[in-house]
Amino acid sequence: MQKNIVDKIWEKHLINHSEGNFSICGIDFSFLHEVTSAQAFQKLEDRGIAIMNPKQFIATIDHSIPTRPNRNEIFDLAAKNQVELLRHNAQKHDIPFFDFDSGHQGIVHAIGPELGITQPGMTIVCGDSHTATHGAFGTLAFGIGTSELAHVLATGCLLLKKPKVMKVEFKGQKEEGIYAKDLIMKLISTIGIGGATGYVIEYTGQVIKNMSMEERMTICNMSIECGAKAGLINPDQTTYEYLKERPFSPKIEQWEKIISYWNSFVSDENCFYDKEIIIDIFAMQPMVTWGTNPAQAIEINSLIPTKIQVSPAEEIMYENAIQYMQLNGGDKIEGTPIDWAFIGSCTNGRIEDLRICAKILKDRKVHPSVTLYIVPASEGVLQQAKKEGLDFIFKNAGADFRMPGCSLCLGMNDDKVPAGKRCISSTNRNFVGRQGTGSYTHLASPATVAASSIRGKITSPLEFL
Ligand SMILES: CC(C)[C@H](C(=O)O)[C@@H](O)C(=O)O
Ligand code: SF4
Repeated sequence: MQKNIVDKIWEKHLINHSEGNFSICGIDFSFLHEVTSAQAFQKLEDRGIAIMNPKQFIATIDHSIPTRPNRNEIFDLAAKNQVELLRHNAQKHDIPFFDFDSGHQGIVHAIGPELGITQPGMTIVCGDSHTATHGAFGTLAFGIGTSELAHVLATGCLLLKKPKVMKVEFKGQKEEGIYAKDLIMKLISTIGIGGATGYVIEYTGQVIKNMSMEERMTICNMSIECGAKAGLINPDQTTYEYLKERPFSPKIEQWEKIISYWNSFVSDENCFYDKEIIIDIFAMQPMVTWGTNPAQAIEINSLIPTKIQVSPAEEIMYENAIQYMQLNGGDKIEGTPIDWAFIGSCTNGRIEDLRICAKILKDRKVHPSVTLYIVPASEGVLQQAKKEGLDFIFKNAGADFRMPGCSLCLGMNDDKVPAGKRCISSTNRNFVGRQGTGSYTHLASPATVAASSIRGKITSPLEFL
């Protein structure tokens, strides 16, 4: 029987199959961050259980930490405790911990791939919904809760039901100025926030094949925003090139052998999918959200929907969103004045994102009424950006180039968009108050964020390219 990549990874990791029920599955690797790991460690402590294999874990700090230069000093007591507790737990259990200035500190979903930990055919978990990012490597990766994390720490296994698989293909040509972020936003706005609930998405087709690993990560990262458990892409030459000679990658002497192993996970031709969706990207424009969930997004040259355009089931959600965002149905989204702009996060804080922004910001200035934060996803990205002189371009443009972390992606650390201020952001969630109580968020690609920060209003990047 022809099998898709999920069938193949599932079979490889199945320890005990239980028809129609939860099966026991092996988990190859888990990432830990300061927000969701403490209770899991505590559970083990309470029951006197040791960690089964500390080598299957790494830990880092990203959500609660400051992004100012002297970030080691954390003034917020709760954040300080979270960081210290993870540092302590990692040390106690012999788990590698990527601390400030270790060279590898950063957002968990950025450092896993950078270090070469994320590899095809693996199962990866983390107490974080955007674990789907790792799917770009042909990895079955998903977020779990804290009690599940305790299971994984203790046993290296999880109870899981085999997910259904949805095939998504982007048809057409990705034009200049249109990025992976625009494509995934288009999918989410087409199928809605629950459109992929109960499924893992496999992204296929030539448009995906042509993408770099960083673009693929952006796509997989946001799978969760349309309800999918995970998103993944078949590994190919681009994947293998990316993984070559990274710290945790297999040694180059084993390369041929490992590639043939990785290739064994690629979906068979004509394999079965529970559902198939095609997204037409012909002549599409950059995407931007107008509302308070990632599906409330439109092409930048179109009008904010009016009430009569939404289905009866969505009317209340529409009303709440438009009211909160202080916008009017029927108005243009392009030209909406903004106060803040943010480039960063596990969706769009990698080096290619920073290069795109630098290209747009070079020899230009951020609008005087706009605060632009550029926050690299990891220390690796920061170092690379400095090596390429991007930091100078950002500083000359008047942007604030900061230290790595989740930063303005969520108001859980010192970085916050003030109440009543409007921010265009390269992140993945525009929920009410996500970037700070009373703030307004518009999601877009890094290029659209950079272009908007120059004009002081929502602006298409096409005019800068
Ligand atoms: C804090 C964490 C649990 C959360 C998540 O799971 O996604 C965060 O990363 C987010 O993006 O909202
Ligand atoms: S960058 Fe944002 S989405 Fe990613 S892990 Fe951090 S808070 Fe979550």
